Amino acid sequence: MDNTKRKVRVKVPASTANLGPGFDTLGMALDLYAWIEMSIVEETRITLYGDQMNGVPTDKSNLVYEVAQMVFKRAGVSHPELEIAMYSDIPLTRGLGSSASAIVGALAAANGVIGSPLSDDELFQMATELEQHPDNVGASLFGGLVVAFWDGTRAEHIRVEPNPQLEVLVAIPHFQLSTEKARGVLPRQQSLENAVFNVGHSSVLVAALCTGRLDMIARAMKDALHQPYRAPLVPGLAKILAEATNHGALGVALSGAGPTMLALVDRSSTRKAELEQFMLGTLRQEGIEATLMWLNPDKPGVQVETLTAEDERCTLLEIVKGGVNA
Ligand SMILES: Nc1ncnc2c1ncn2[C@@H]1O[C@H](COP(=O)(O)OP(=O)(O)O)[C@@H](O)[C@H]1O
Ligand SMILES: N[C@@H](CCOP(=O)(O)O)C(=O)O
Repeated sequence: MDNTKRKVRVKVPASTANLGPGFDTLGMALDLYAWIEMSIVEETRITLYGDQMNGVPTDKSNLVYEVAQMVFKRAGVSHPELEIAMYSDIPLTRGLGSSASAIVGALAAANGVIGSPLSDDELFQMATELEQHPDNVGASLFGGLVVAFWDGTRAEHIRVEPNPQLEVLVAIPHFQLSTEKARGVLPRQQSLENAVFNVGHSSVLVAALCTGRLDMIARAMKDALHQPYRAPLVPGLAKILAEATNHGALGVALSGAGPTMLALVDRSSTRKAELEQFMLGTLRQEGIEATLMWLNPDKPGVQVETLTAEDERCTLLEIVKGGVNA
């Protein structure tokens, strides 16, 4: 098909990175989504829908437009003018991987528009380079639980099917914390003791998640490399990390760079209301309002649908109007 006749719609999941000890190496996709539609046109037009897009530029400085151009360059084609429409339920700058979802969504959409010349691995390498860590982008791209590393040149990953008993409670504070700021407070040097602590905990966490040892999650989700340094940026975090497992959580962590906090919960738990009250109550004591959301791990990762440029069967706007589960 001629590239100029193709239109793609991409559905890309949010993600939670680190899961405590897996700093820059563990990511899990969540069933909270952003959608991007893209096609090649005569003159660029970027339309954003929904409250989560406030402040995102609509000119060629838009991240999705810029990333699309990188895909075209890599594929050796030139398509400077794009029609892009975007809608997202993923809150910006809260530790739920909005930037990774935008990068992965843009890579997948642009690749789809030109007939998918780049492999998933090439997209993963590009996404990691752009995000500078593979955890969120790996999860948004491949879905499920992604265990990954990046040596600055190549990223490697293994995708693990999420345990069906796992449900996720996120507490999203009503303030933003950029990943850049939350990385800026981390010490450049760490002790061997902290490194050994995290290697051990992260390894046992992955083994527990792979083998269904949900009883081990609480102890394995401890971290010494980033959460202690980020706690002063998120009032209530220290208490939530210390006590959420006494209120029904299987394990608890800062989601990504924060400020969102995440509890893993057994789907059959009878203590969900207690956990909700504990998390909200702890944040309120610190003067922080937050939104709670119950989420599930997303399994497929980014999904690309190819339409024809004239296809009006179902526009992004209709998806938006029809609710978020389209
Ligand atoms: N859909 C989008 N389109 C363009 N830019 C986006 C989009 N989503 C996120 N971003 C960019 O990513 C930034 C947030 O990234 P970051 O600080 O890493 O937080 P997060 O934890 O949400 O990924 C936003 O301020 C914005 O610049
Ligand atoms: N490993 C990164 C993850 C950042 O995730 P985000 O969702 O906050 O962008 C880190 O901890 O800095």
